[in-house]
Amino acid sequence: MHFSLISTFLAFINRYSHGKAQTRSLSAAPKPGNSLQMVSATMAERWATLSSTIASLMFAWAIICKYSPYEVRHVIKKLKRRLKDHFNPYIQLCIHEYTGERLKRSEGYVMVESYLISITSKDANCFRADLEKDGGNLVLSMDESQKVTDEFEGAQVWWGLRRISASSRTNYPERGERFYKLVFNKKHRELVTKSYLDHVMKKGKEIRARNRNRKLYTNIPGSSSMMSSGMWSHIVFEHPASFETMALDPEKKEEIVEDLLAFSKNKEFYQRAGKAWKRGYLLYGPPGTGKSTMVAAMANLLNYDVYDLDLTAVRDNTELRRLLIKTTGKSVIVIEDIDCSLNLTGQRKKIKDKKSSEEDKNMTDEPKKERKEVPKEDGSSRVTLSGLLNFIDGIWSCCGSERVIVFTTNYVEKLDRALIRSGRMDKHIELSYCSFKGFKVLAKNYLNLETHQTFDKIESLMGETNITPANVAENLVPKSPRDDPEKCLSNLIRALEEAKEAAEKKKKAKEAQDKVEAVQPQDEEETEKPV
Ligand SMILES: Nc1ncnc2c1ncn2[C@@H]1O[C@H](COP(=O)(O)OP(=O)(O)OP(=O)(O)O)[C@@H](O)[C@H]1O
Ligand SMILES: [Mg+2]
Repeated sequence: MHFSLISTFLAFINRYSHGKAQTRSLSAAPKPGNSLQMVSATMAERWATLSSTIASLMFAWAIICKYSPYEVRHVIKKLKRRLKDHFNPYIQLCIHEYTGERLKRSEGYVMVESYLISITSKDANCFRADLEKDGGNLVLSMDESQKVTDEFEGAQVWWGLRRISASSRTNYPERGERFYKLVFNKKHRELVTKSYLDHVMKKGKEIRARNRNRKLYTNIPGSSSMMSSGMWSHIVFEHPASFETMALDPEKKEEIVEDLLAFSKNKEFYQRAGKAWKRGYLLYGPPGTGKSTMVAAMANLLNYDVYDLDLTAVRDNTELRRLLIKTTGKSVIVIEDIDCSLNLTGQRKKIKDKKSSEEDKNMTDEPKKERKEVPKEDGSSRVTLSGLLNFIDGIWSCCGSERVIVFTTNYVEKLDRALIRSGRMDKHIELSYCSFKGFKVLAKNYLNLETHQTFDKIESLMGETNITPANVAENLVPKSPRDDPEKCLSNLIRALEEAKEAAEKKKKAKEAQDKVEAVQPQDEEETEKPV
């Protein structure tokens, strides 16, 4: 087809030139001294002969290509490619977005993406704009089908962002994979492959660290569509929590901070010890004691992203694996309320069926499992404990590095032993009711008070009853512009007194019930005695 078009075109030129030549020879007979006209007539004839020859060759070529056997065509194709390569002075280099069958985003691609931010604005005329870290300026990056030029030590290179046509990837027909194409002259091969690419990676890393907004990811429910299954969606992570603002005993706080910092700096140790570079934390305690707040504080301390994994939205272990492989390094992967998210053991199920009502009643706040939906057994979520453990410290645990895995629960005693055995979750942290030291941190954060005449009373009340940090915080928040620190502290004292009264009432009621229960068996025994 290609060749036939060219040959038609050449035939046209041929005919046109002949026509011109003939007209010229008829209308303007050569006169002596009119040499210019003679030369142009000869040129036209030469052109005509040349184009006619090329047209014939092309035609012959097209016939050969179409009707020759496959082997001949194959050889011709190969020769053609070689010829083209020989005369093409440029080299192309492609950096694809995904590696390993789309399981993981390529680090190289991410670095190139960041690097190109620094040079895109000079050349391209179509951009993608994202907000910089802390919502500052807009960061411009290259959009698809754009081309930018870069220069390195005198060598010019060209970058382009392309997409493989969707049909050529049969496994993922919905989306064509993107890739960066780098084009450079053959004579710069050494320079580009050795020095320039290193320079791109280094610069890209720097720019990424500077501009990157930390992200809070959550998994898209597996059932929504095949395309989104095993995918994360994200927003910018901007939680203000920090260890300084957490109401915790200072010694405990210091211990956790040190542990986290040691982990993040210990890459060599993990490599030497042959361990995957990850650390597991189990945070347990009553509702409102700061488990979720601590997850945010951990991420802020280490400057990590957060992956909030909702296990009830994961269809099965395969999807779980796909999700976890996609998590990046320098991240906190959190599974909140692990006891509610996963049907861990048959034993747990039985406990749940019985409702474990006594224990629930003893909690000051409404227990989590009453509030959260438990995965149905009809197959809506078929993630198993072994599927989860396999990722925590099984063969898949080595995928990715520098990751903190956090489980939170209100009921540590109900978790499967396998999940919390030593070595699996490296650190178990109990978050409990607010201590006076914890209260002082909150008073400083919320009211900017380090001391006050009411503090003694608050300390003695805190020794007599339990109150969660969430409850203390709630009372210290001014409810109207007229609320001064005095008002907030008196609100807290009232809340503490009410909590104390409620606890005393509960205690009395329990004692009364215990007495009744202690009497009842005797009565029953008496009634059973034979007359
Ligand atoms: N230790 C704490 N230090 C500072 N603030 C806290 C602390 N604990 C709770 N809070 C406050 O209470 C609110 C609720 O706390 P958070 O959600 O972290 O509790 P939680 O333990 O995760 O509860 P749940 O078990 O119900 O998920 C937080 O927004 C925070 O303001
Ligand atoms: Mg929580």
